[in-house]
Amino acid sequence: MKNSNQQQFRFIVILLMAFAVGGMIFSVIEKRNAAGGMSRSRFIQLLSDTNVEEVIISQNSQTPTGSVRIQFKDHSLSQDYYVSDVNSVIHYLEDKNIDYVIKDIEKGNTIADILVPLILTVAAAFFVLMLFQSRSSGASGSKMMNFGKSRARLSNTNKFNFKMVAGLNEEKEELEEVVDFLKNPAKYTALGARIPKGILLVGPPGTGKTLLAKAVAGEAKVPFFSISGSDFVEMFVGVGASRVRDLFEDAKRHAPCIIFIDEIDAVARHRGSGLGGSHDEREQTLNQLLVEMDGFGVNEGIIIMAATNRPDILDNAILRPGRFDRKITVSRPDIGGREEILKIHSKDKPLGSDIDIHEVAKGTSGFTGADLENLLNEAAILTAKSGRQFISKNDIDESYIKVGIGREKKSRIISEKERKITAYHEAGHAILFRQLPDVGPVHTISIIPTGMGAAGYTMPKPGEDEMFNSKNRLLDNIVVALGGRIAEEIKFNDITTGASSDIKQATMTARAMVMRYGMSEKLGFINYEGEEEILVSRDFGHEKIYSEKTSAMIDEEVRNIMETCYKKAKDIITRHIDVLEKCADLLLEKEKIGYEEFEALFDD
Ligand SMILES: Nc1ncnc2c1ncn2[C@@H]1O[C@H](COP(=O)(O)OP(=O)(O)OP(=O)(O)O)[C@@H](O)[C@H]1O
Ligand SMILES: [Zn+2]
Repeated sequence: MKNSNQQQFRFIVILLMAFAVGGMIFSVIEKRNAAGGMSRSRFIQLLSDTNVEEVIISQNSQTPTGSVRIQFKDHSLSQDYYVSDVNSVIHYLEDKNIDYVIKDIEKGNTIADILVPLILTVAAAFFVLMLFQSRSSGASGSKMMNFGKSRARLSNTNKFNFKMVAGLNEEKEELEEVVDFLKNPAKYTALGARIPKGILLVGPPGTGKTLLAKAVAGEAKVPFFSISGSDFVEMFVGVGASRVRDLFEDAKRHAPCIIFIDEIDAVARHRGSGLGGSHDEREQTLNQLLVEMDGFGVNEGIIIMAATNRPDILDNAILRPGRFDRKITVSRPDIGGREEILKIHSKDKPLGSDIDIHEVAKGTSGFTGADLENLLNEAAILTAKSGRQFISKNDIDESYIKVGIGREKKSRIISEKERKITAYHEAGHAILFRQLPDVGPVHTISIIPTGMGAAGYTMPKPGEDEMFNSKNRLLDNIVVALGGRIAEEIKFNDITTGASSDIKQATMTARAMVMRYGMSEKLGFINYEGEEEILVSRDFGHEKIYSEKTSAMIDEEVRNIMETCYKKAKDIITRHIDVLEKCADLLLEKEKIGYEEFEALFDD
């Protein structure tokens, strides 16, 4: 074991050396190329491309020279362009309000170009060996060497503001308070008010989380440090932790400021779940993040915003008070939100008179802000290609297919028919939630696809946290779960597969009532589950702890519960058929409705 490890590490060391030498040769050649002719006009032409997202400048420490790289919105990068005067480029960018980042200082193409990687390689080789040795002797490698310089970028967010963020009104309102605090921390400290240190933005990709964070920085006019969680996670133990330390040191020097950590789930998964990166490394990085967050005072003027689309895998430790104790959910836009987003992103794009933004919004259910931006951009490209001056409806339709296919992998496009079925399905659940005392009332009903496979959802208002479920509440839950299917049945005289998870949920509840909670009179207060989970014992033929006869009785009791609940659900929905119709219509129009709008449907 030890020997094979040693061989492995030797192999890595040799590999590293080979890479370094190759890299050196490559970088020298590339610099030669880059330094080659680049006329000013060509450069300016590149920069005025509407797809430029950001310009990355590497500045030379000794001379005014440097290199410039352009990042486009589709995440592609230009080659490096050599510039003789970095400052004039910066002036130009500021003038044009183009976002830029100044990267680590880069030395000229000198002997250092060859020496630095060489020294680094030797250092890295040394590190690997030390790491291996410290591991085999049981110590942690973290203090061995710190080449973990923070990779955070300090970007210019001056031009960002809340007006650029369409919809998301509640989210913006919540963040106003943070902006005010960053502008004027003294006002809050004087009153002893506690402002959150960490804000977690949760939502699917492309819904505007990064945009929101930048807007907060832009509104407050404070520096914005951004880094992605995956930048922290490296192969070598200790690097991530040291990057975190470095980032916070930097931030403290610039306070008040914002640190934005995208994809925080890459560092902050539950500890112990072995996905991606080495365990030790990720845990150390996470621990360091927690230490830093605990370490600075509440009102030091640093606000950490983090984004994730996987809140389910986050380690609970990061959600404790004093850490990310404020959560803001950023969801896919509803029809009104999409219309606003389309308006913002079509401002600099001449639309033909045959385009009705409202209609486009209507036809793009489930699209995120990023999808919509992409849609308009593709349409503009089509228009430009064919030499026309206005974007036509045809261009939009054509790019809809293109963008749609790209999206399809994530969440499929839904037809008008499916939308309609979903509207009735959710309305069915909603009516039952409201009419049953132990579950409702309704908080939100939505027919915006969630991207996780659900075509819509109905959410009740959160009740008090109760330790126990009562029998009635469990029954009501089953009734509610069946409402979707029943509404489809009543309305369309046909049923879909869309209710499968509802049915599963209802069956599991009924089964648990009988087998776990002793809620069936026939079977009595007996636990029939045994050690194994129910499904395991049934599906994989583990030994059952009850007889065939009991098994049949259990099935019969479960069926009885389901049948009673089904009748009750159907009866309630049939009595409110008018509400079902109105609710489905309203959902088709607005896609998402809240408590008051829903209650109003019962008024007359
Ligand atoms: N509400 C919105 N208003 C205006 N534009 C939006 C909105 N949401 C998204 N966009 C557009 O989509 C682009 C991508 O959004 P952003 O990067 O903020 O999403 P995100 O939620 O951070 O996604 P990811 O998780 O992939 O980082 C933005 O630059 C913006 O142009
Ligand atoms: Zn359902």
